Amino acid sequence: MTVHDQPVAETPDPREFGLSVLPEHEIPSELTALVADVRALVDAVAHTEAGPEDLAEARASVAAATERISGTRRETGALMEQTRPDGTAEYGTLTNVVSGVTNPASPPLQLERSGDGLRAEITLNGVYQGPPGLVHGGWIAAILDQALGGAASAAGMPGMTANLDVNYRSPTPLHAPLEVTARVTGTERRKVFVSGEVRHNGTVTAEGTALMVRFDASG
Ligand SMILES: CCCCCCCCCC(=O)SCCNC(=O)CCNC(=O)[C@H](O)C(C)(C)COP(=O)(O)OP(=O)(O)OC[C@H]1O[C@@H](n2cnc3c(N)ncnc32)[C@H](O)[C@@H]1OP(=O)(O)O
Repeated sequence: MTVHDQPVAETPDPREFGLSVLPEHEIPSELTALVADVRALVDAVAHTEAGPEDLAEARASVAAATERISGTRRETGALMEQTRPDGTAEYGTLTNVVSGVTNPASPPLQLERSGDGLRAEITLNGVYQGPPGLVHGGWIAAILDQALGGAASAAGMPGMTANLDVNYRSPTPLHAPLEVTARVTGTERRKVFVSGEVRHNGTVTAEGTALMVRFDASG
């Protein structure tokens, strides 16, 4: 069976698997604003040349902020529910390290439906650096993994990555707009074959293929 004759099912509701789900509109705007500020903080810390006095003062402020918000914690595996323009629901891990909206460690990659799959535009700062001035190859793989897994999920076939193959075709620059694309290319029983690319100025800098194995709904 190929993707062309595979009926596109609605994404299964994770609540049926006992997972905790938070609708996007219940995430306080103060939290998303804080996440953006912390991303800026991480970039500032990574690159600062401030003197000892300023560093010590900043450290005390960060410790106070950490203390202030550490009283209660959301459970680790919580999912976020978003409503697509067509009214159907889609789910993502709230603190996913690539796309999680409440995770300051995520860039974040925001994938949208486009053509036969998903597309995102993203600019990565020096926090994601590998070679000087370039994006770390592990992060490129992570971005492709997320896009490929997301494409399978968006086609109604969420699952786990069994195999990921990445080819780095040309250096991927920091501080420059990148385009990420991904789509399902075929299916076979629980196996979902996906492919995707990272481009800069229209040139492919990395391409990936993956085998996603759909969650087994029978068990
Ligand atoms: C909510 C939406 C979010 C979407 C975005 C998520 C993006 C992020 C994706 C990830 O990062 S996932 C995390 C990294 N991956 C893992 O941790 C997976 C670890 N491995 C496993 O859990 C299991 O090995 C796996 C679920 C992949 C498969 O185990 P199963 O017991 O469910 O499957 P099974 O062994 O019955 O294999 C099913 C089919 O897949 C094939 N298969 C399984 N692993 C394979 C492999 N590694 N290579 C090739 N084929 C493989 C297997 O041969 C068989 O093919 P056939 O149908 O032809 O018989």
